[in-house]
Amino acid sequence: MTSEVQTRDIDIAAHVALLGQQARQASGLLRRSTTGQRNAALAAMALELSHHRDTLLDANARDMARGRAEGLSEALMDRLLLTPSRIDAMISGLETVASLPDPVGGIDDLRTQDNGLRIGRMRTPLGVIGIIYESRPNVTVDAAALCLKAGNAAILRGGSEAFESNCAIARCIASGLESAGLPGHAVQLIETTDRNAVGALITAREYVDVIIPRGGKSLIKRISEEASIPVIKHLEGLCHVFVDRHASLDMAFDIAFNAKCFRYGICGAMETLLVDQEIAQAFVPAMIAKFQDAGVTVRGCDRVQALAEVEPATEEDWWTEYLGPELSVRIVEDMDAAIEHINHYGSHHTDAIVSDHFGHTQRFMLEVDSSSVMVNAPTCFADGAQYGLGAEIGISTDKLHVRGPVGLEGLTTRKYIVLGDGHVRT
Ligand SMILES: NC(=O)C1=CN([C@@H]2O[C@H](COP(=O)(O)OP(=O)(O)OC[C@H]3O[C@@H](n4cnc5c(N)ncnc54)[C@H](OP(=O)(O)O)[C@@H]3O)[C@@H](O)[C@H]2O)C=CC1
Ligand SMILES: N[C@@H](CCC(=O)OP(=O)(O)O)C(=O)O
Repeated sequence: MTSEVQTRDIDIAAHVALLGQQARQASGLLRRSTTGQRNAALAAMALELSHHRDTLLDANARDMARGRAEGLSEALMDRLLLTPSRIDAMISGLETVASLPDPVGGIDDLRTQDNGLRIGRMRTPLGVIGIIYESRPNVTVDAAALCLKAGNAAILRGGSEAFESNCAIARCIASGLESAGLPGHAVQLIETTDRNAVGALITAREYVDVIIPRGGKSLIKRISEEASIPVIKHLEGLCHVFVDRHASLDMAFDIAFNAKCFRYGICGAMETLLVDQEIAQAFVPAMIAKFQDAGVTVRGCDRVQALAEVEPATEEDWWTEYLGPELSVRIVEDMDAAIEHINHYGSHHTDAIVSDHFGHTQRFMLEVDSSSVMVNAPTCFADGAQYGLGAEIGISTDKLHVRGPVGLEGLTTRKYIVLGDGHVRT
């Protein structure tokens, strides 16, 4: 989406540099803030959201109208939508983050050396985090809350379709911060939908410590090519469920259905179902009928087409994250072929096996190279709250510095602290 939703013409380089300077300054102040202050800011942000419900809903209605006019898919419209109950959920998300233990300042692994020096590791904020994410307004609140609680300043660049919603939310966040005596610049929104601002953000090395991109291939390609700042990639979720020959078929029906249909638009939704040839006859026709009854368009390999009325799946389908009511199904020779398919076509996000065979589940867990591997559970469980992290900034598909759902700890780093008593090295 372009200039029509921008609030004003701006010099992008200057705008991003100013946000960076302000964020850097705020990050210094946050390092000095207490847990109580940060929790008070979270509570104040919740109050601001609650007081400005109508403003948020009006802004969102404008975003929705533009999205509809531009032909956004149902799944993307659902992701963009704010409702009173979704605002309630954002408010309770803030309360949840406030209730979580402060990850900053704790010292672990304190050991006393032979010479009496005590050496441990203290958890500290990362500093300034730039987050680029999809058109989902609640992420603005979640990202702000988690960054703040972990003592980081944040510069947010949400999806252009959610621009007006995000601006309205950002005003509540800034007011909440200020009313708790913290700098309003601790969380800032980039005030343009121009993608050049993304380029400026990911090269603002002086001001930004880490970039977190949540998005699909185009975003990640650009980040990989242009970013000069460390990145924690939150890549697309091309997730698989593999139904092993040793699966309980009743369980497999429920898991596969839930993995696809719990919510089509989430990155943990299943996009490809793989079925062992040994149980294909017993499983595939009934499973496909269940999906088709639910309105899911199914595409299948040649062997699937021999068992059910489906569209043919092409090579392109195995690479596709539909994020909607579409699914590709492939019958594979055995578990080795399933693992090979997943490691080749998948996005290393989340993949699942349904099996009662201990050896198969062990091998699947070891050999599938994804940030979460599930056994007898659907991929849609890939979520920080579901993992007990309280909330998540997203799901890291990187291997460094954090992998899988990223909560408060993932937004911190650890430094060594060395406690002496006038020691000198000899
Ligand atoms: N691993 C995780 O935690 C998560 C992953 N995702 C993944 O994100 C995707 C979400 O869908 P979608 O909305 O299509 O995401 P997109 O990748 O299209 O958009 C995400 C953000 O990136 C921006 N962007 C995209 N391409 C570029 C580019 N070339 N240069 C600059 N900015 C760019 C978008 O800006 P603009 O608005 O201008 O398009 C938007 O702010 C899915 O693949 C989903 O799986 C989503 C949530 C969490
Ligand atoms: N992990 C979260 C959703 C992640 C997410 O925001 O995904 P997306 O719908 O792609 O924007 C969940 O399972 O609810």
